[in-house]
Amino acid sequence: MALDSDISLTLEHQPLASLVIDAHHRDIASHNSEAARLFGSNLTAASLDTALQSPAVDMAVFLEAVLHFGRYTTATLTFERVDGSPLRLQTFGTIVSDAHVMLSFLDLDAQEWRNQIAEKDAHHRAGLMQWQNIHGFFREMEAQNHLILEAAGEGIYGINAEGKATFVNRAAQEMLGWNAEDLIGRDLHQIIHHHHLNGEHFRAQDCPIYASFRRDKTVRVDDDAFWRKDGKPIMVEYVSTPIYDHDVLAGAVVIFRDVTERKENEKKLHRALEEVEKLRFQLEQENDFLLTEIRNFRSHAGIIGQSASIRNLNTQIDLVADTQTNVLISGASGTGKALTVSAIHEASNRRKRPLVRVNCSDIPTQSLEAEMFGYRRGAFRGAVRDTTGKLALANNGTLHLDEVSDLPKAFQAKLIAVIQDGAFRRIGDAYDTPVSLRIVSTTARDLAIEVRTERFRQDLYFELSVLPIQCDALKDRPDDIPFLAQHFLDRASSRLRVSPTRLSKANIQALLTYTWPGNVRELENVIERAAILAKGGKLRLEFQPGTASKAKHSDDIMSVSDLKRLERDNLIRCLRRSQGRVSGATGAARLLEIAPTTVYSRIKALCVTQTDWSA
Ligand SMILES: Nc1ncnc2c1ncn2[C@@H]1O[C@H](COP(=O)(O)OP(=O)(O)OP(=O)(O)O)[C@@H](O)[C@H]1O
Repeated sequence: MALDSDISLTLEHQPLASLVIDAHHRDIASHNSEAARLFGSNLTAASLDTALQSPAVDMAVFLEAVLHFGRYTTATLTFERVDGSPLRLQTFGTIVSDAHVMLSFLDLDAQEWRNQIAEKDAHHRAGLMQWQNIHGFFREMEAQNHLILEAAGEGIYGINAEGKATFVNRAAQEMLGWNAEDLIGRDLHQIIHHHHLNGEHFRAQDCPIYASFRRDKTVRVDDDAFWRKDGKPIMVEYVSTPIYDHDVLAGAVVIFRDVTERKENEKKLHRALEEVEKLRFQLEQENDFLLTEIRNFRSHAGIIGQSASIRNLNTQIDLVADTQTNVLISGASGTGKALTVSAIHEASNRRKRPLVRVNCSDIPTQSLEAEMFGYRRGAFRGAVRDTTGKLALANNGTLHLDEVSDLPKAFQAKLIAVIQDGAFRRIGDAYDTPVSLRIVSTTARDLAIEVRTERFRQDLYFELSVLPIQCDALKDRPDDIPFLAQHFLDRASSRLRVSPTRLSKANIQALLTYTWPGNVRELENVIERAAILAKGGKLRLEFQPGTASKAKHSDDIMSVSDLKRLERDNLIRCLRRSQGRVSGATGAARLLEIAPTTVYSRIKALCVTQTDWSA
């Protein structure tokens, strides 16, 4: 049967060796040139069986399968070329018409060879690409290394085996003030490393950078100097590393850092630490000294002054505070007796209990007992309720008998009994109440004289004056005046809410030339008055007239009018103290130790009126 021309055309365009056979007789109806090339002859009019090596039945089975499925493939059929060489083929069969089947052959050996070539080719191309990548990588790395060298904060330079500069990075140029062109090819030691900082010549043979070549090891130096182009040194720390080119020493790379500022700061810090150490030592010494001073001189609360007298007072307070014994404090008015009593109480182990003050010259004799012992309701006329006396209030605390010399003699006897029995009886009670008293008495009078003149019981005197303390007159301790005055001024400024003022030299001089008959109290008043009048401005000190400097020294002469003024001032103070009373235990006559009639005549003679003493 003639072959359709379309089939012939399709056959020719087949990329594989192909031929069309009569499906029943297996005669080759047509073939393409590839098939002729594969089998090695013009196959037209030949039978496929000539090339077929497999049993004919295998081919028959294959063709049956093609006819049955329309297309089929196998690699089991074996063929050979015309020249007898074997062919390993994959055979594809397709029905192309009712009677014809097209067979196409894939040369498996040729295919394998092609695959190998392709694989080699791919390998080759991949290798080539890799090589190109590596090449690019190294080029890039070199460029990057260059950039890194340039961008590095450290100065980096290279020298060859003769010590000549081979490269100098930007940081090194900036630190040294030289351009790379100035340095490349030149002996760097002679340019930047020629002298030590102390001016000594730096011999190249001693240079650690060259030594790093010789000893073939990295050398680190952290305290050296490089010299700038402008002749100034910079402090550097550096590392010199020998480098090799194919096992041959090529030179060294030096990486350095400008540490001038750091070294300067280190020096400053060192100096500061030395200074601190010196100060610390000094402070320790001062501290030791102050501690010794404090141990020797511990000032009690509120007691100002640094005179020997005040130091002694503080020591005495220390000594007596924790004892249970009675204390007698003597001193002129305003010398700080009451303050001393408070200090003793505060420093004693009775401080948590009350400090009860009884002004012995203030309480009328008839009510003294009731005041001191207390009374039961109905104990006497007017005793409308139970009343606790001062002794009970002061139990376990401190009883301050102020102006103790004014204590009526009758009561003195009762007080002796209380002290000796450690108990008292409240008026109206049928029993005694135990009491633990610590009596601190104060007196402006000389109690010994009072005893001699029998105004004061000797046994009570002994009981009360177990530990005597003397508060000295302010004029006898002038060292304290500036401290006290400044203290009162500060206190007044703070009360008046004005900014604190410092006493001028003139103020202090004026204070020191005054005799202070009223002692610290007077100083306190003078300063407070001045502070009020100054209202934060200039301080004007006003003393009691007639008492300034003139009377300071005992051999100074006073005029009669001065004396009169003094006498008048004294009388006014006295009346002020006695609140105008002339006679009686608390009267001015008693204070002046003259008869009340004499007081009256002095008041008249010196023209003293109530306005004077009540002002
Ligand atoms: N060393 C001192 N430091 C600070 N203030 C003092 C000192 N001495 C006395 N004063 C102050 O002076 C004033 C008078 O002191 P204080 O009342 O203690 O004296 P006094 O001797 O008891 O007087 P008087 O006998 O008249 O009662 C008080 O305000 C007191 O605080």
